[in-house]
Amino acid sequence: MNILVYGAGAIGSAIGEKLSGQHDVTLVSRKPHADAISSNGLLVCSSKGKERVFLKCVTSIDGMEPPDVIIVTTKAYDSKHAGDDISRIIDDNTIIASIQNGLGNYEHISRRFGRKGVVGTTTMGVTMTRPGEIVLAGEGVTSFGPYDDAAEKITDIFIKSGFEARTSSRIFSDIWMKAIANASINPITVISGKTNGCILYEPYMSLAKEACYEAAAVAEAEGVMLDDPWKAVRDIAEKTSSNKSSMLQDIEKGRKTEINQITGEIVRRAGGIGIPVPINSALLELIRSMEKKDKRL
Ligand SMILES: NC(=O)C1=CN([C@@H]2O[C@H](COP(=O)(O)OP(=O)(O)OC[C@H]3O[C@@H](n4cnc5c(N)ncnc54)[C@H](OP(=O)(O)O)[C@@H]3O)[C@@H](O)[C@H]2O)C=CC1
Ligand SMILES: CC(C)(CO)C(=O)C(=O)O
Repeated sequence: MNILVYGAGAIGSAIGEKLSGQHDVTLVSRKPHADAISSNGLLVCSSKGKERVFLKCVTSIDGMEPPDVIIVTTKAYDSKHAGDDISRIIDDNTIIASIQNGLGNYEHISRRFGRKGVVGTTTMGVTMTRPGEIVLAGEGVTSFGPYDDAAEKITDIFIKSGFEARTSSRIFSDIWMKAIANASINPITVISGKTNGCILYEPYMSLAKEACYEAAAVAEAEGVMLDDPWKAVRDIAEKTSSNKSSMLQDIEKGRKTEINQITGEIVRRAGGIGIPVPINSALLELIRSMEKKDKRL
């Protein structure tokens, strides 16, 4: 199968590398990463050791034939551009799947392409340490939905390539739950400068809990069922307690964060339905002002 991974940084390179064992995979990346992979292959570092894998990696999709599958792994703030760009090369048979954090990717990527659109979420943990090099921290589970032929096909491709993957009948709950976890953990790690485990203790726990319950109220008002959101957030913080959140890593590197697609979307949706979210509104403004202070952004 011909598979294109669009926006291959950390997660996209890891996914593309694993799929390349069974499929004809092309990564679409920025030039430094594409040059490094084209010259020396992708160096994959994990607890199993280091492996160099040779993959096709390009910087543009101009002139490409329609692939069988496109997996979008850009940051959520690039989803709209990604959707516009890939729409130039797809045909009726191309399946398009987004594997990103945040809310709104479904609208930009999956719903936009109708029955060929699939939305996904993953608990994998990957860091790009330099162009051409990634570190796998955890294998994780990847879920796809809504439950239909396209989602089942993508799930099957992932399982046969060695991923732990499933088609979820509750994909919107899964995506919301990840967004709630990100909204409850990530901004607090940025403000405190601490790893994810900080939200398990005061003075951060009460703040994280409030952020969680506010966000969950918005999800529930949208008709999304959640089991025990604070328990889910706590479990994620426990499992990743020594990790630096992606938002803290972004701020430390002077990169734009996904705050607008996580907390910003929660606050925007809350406003639309009249749900008060003072803690999330404050966290949103604090992170935005920290981003602005960094002149590189
Ligand atoms: N890394 C992880 O462990 C996990 C990540 N996620 C989610 O997955 C998504 C991707 O994360 P991650 O891989 O870490 O992010 P990265 O920033 O490492 O990867 C995205 C890459 O896409 C590139 N890109 C964006 N637009 C284009 C384009 N038009 N052409 C070519 N390249 C492009 C970016 O370049 P540039 O930066 O120059 O714009 C960047 O290198 C996010 O939503 C994240 O929250 C979810 C679970 C775990
Ligand atoms: C789950 C968590 C918090 C793990 O670090 C994450 O998704 C992130 O850092 O963005």
